[in-house]
Amino acid sequence: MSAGLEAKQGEQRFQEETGAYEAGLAGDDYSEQWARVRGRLRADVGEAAFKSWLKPLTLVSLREGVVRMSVPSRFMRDWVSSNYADRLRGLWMEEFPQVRHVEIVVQPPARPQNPEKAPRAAEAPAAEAQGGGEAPEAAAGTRRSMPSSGTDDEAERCRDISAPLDPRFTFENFVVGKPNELAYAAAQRVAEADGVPFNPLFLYGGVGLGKTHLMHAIAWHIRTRTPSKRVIYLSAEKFMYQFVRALRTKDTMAFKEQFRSVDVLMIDDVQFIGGREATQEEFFHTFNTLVDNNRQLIISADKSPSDLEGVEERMRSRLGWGLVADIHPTTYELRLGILQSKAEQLSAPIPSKVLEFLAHKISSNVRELEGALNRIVAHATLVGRPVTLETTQELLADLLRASDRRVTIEEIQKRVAEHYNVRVSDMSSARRARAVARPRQVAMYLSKQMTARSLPEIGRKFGGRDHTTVMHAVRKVEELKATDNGFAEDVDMLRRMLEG
Ligand SMILES: Nc1ncnc2c1ncn2[C@@H]1O[C@H](COP(=O)(O)OP(=O)(O)OP(=O)(O)O)[C@@H](O)[C@H]1O
Repeated sequence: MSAGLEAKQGEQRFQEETGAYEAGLAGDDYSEQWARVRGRLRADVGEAAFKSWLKPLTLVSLREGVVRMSVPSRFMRDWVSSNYADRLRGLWMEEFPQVRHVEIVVQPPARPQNPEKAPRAAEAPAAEAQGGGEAPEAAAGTRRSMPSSGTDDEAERCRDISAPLDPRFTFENFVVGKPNELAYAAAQRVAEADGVPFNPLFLYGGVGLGKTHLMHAIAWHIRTRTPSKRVIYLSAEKFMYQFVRALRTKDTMAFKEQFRSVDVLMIDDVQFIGGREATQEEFFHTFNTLVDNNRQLIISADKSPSDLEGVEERMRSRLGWGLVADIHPTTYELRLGILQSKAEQLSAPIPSKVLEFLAHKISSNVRELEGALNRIVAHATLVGRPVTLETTQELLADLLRASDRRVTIEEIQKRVAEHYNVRVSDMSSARRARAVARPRQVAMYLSKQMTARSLPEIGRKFGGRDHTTVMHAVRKVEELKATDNGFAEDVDMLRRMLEG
């Protein structure tokens, strides 16, 4: 059947459905048309934006000139509605001229994406259908509801204690991709919940991957939605500083009070309290009091709770009680998505070749990626010439050289451990379980390939192992690479990430 004929028949069905007739799910009926709309949309907006925002769109129904589509979260609904609704309407009108309006509604995915780790986190906050109002908060399971906060004065006081929030660090400005989707969903869940969905929410990941951004986004969201909530956001260093100051001025009671009466306490970069016993002790008490009173805690660190160095065991274990969500190193697609979004925010017309080049070359972290983009945009604005690949290469020569630098064995161990979700300490431990032995072999292999270290030197860095063990690891990884494509891709990807 020709596409034109199909469209005609579809149109007929559509016409029949207009009027009082209520169509049911139309996804099946109009799947051909929907596929065409999707295809054109994809070509229009580019692969990265499509993946970030439009891929999750599902066709719900077509009736009375209204095309209803769903997305898995409110945030996406807002974004898609404000950025793509017109385009969507235009495309649907090409299929059915009667379409007058496109409506985006929220429908959480049927299955959580990571049921083991986050029973509910991967789901969108609350189901919400047009006209149906808010779905009950039942999705979060049993939770005591937290009394919504104190007075506006108290909330104001918390704002004063809190470190300033960066206005750019909102959910709207956060680009979601595979490496950060769990952390993002969890952050949104916490921000939108009336109760305490998991306590604490522990976000961790390498430098410059968006932990602070997500924490600020939560704080912004809560402050906007419920201004009377007492929210404090502080870096662990600031927390420590305030504590030490309170000790000096003998005003520890006031210190305790101000933290223990908050609704939401966020402590960023908690690895900095490692080794500071008195601060840890205080933090531990604050933590327990807040958890006992069902107040939300959100913690970030560069390592998982169990890998935090210099932190007492009881504290590490408590930090892991709630939901631990990691942010993985960026993928090429995510980097490209972030660059596109930032370039859009800067209203800077950057050729896609340049963005692709940057996404390919600068893989260390998002901060560096942003820095590079800002540099070329600033230059282009100053000299009044459009950005080209050549000028980009010239301008960023130092950065690109730096990312070509040789990596260290420690970096390899850290990156590999992160990738396979094992502890860095397991790189040198005696554990022989496959789950840690294989990543260790990969790290040894990469150390051999990417550094000038000898086999015995590498062995020493992996818990004093013999050079024959390293040799065996190198052979084993080569063997596996030759027989297992997935494994080979993994190792090559790790290598590319380490090369920057
Ligand atoms: N997914 C993302 N979308 C948009 N911007 C991002 C994303 N991830 C990171 N960024 C940006 O990258 C920069 C660094 O992020 P951020 O400061 O949140 O990193 P971090 O993980 O807290 O790093 P650190 O370990 O140094 O504290 C910020 O400007 C942030 O806006």
